[in-house]
Amino acid sequence: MAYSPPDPSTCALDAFRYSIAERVAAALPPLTVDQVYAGVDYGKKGVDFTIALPRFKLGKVEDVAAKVLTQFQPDEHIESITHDKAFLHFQCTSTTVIRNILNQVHALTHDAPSPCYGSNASGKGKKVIIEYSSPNIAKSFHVGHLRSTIIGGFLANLYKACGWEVISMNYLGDWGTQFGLIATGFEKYGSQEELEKDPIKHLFEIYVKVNKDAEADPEVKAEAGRWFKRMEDGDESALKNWRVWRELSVKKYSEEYERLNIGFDVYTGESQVGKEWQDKALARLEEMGLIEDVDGAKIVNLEKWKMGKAVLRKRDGTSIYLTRDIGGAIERYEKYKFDKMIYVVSSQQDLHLAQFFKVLELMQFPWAASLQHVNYGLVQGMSTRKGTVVFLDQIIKEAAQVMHEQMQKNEEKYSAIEDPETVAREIGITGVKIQDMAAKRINNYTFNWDRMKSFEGDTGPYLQYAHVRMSSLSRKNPHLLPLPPPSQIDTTSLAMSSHAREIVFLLGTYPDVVKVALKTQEPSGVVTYAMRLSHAISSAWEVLAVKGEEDLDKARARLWMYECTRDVLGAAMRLLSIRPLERM
Ligand SMILES: NC(=[NH2+])NCCC[C@H](N)C(=O)O
Repeated sequence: MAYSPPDPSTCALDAFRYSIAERVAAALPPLTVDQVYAGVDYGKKGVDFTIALPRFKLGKVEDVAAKVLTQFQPDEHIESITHDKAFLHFQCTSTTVIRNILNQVHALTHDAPSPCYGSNASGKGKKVIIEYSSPNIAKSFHVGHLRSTIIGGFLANLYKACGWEVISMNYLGDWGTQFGLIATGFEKYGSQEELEKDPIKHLFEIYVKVNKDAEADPEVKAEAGRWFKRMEDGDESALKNWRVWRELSVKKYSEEYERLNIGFDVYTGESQVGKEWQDKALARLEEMGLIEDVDGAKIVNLEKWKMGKAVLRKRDGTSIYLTRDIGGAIERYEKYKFDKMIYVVSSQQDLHLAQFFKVLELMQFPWAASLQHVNYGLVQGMSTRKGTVVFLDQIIKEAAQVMHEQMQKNEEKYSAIEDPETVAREIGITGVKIQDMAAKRINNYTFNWDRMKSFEGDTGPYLQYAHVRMSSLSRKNPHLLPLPPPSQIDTTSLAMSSHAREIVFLLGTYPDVVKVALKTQEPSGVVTYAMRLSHAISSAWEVLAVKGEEDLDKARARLWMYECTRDVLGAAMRLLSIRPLERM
């Protein structure tokens, strides 16, 4: 784990780690508490914490271990130490673990201005721009865009949870020769009515048709080129329709993002990038002798850095994707003065991102070093029963339908659900997201509807089910309510149960799960954590029953633990942009 200074006010387990560090440092001069603290890791298989002694380079591990062991006295933080080869293993004192962690989860969830258990302030005062989703208007919204949306939505939540000021940005593909093509096609195939009904679909249809025309007839292509040139020159008559398309598309997209529980602070796009910085970039690179002129087209030579050659400006003077990214980054810096900017884009564009980061570096912008490409692999096999997926709303609808059919198989449960359509859609979306975030970003994966809809295994429905189950406890046990304040809940019975201890210790590790995710920028660790927690609950459910427990003190303590667990599971799900359900 990355070293971060102890902060027991946001992570109760830090106090235990610190206590280990203090006693080990006291036994092993000249080690300092900080040096030891950085070496206290989580243990494996039922061990709370472990230290690998060789890291301190103090000589024979047996002798070193013996020094620590002879001085050991159990206290409220540490119950026991064992020595195993190069390792020292530590067990925390159960009663204190249970008390401190549950108190903290409770306080930071219910007594804070807004629930913040798991959050930290490491990014305080810093600003990050996170660009994600960024579909192309009039082209298909493919699964790659969905991945960018899901991973980007997660990163935005994650940075906020770590105290950063986040500006989330959608950089639409709303500019380029294809808009000349669509404008040409719109005169022939366009319908105002269809456009208003479903702008994304209609523009795509036109695009497909006019593309065919252009393949057959070079004049169509030439006409499109001339049209786009007029757009670039700011000719209002050429821009009028385009403005409407853009606006309608953004509106439709925002509705769909809302359904996904993912949002943006800023909708920008390739069309919004000013010419000025694109020109300056070109001039600067020419000065540096990096530009070649090929028949009037400007090409930057990055072969020295094994990044090939790339066109920066076409023969007719119009800009392209790469130039706009260069100009766009400069403008964003001018406007926001970010400390960091992240682009969530498929690994298929690794070269493109590397090229434009390189150009900015060559232009000697000091902030070029703070740009980061968060990439991800391909998704295979995401088609609906009607065929290949072209639009985002098809994915959402299919996920909802698949889930709805699955739920209908259990008639009794189904009939008890108040609003099955909404529930099905939420679980369906959860299923899609979990499948997407379960493995390392860079891996390709094959999407599988059967797995997505299953309530068994590490799936979205399984997570939602775990959350619902815990949420239903208080509804089903009104005789235990209201729960007394934490200080009056007797947790002795929990401290004696290995199930309870495992669950509560897991709750205690959540703040570290968040920190590690920030370091790796990977959602998979959070998914794994949510699954582990859900599994721990499943195994405890019968042993630590609430309903039917006659000892009311015990029953209350258990209920409190499940509520805290529900809160933490809910926090992890929200971090993943999932809306946790209360009923299903
Ligand atoms: N700044 C960027 N280049 N972001 C990625 C944009 C993705 C692009 N619109 C595409 O669909 O391929």
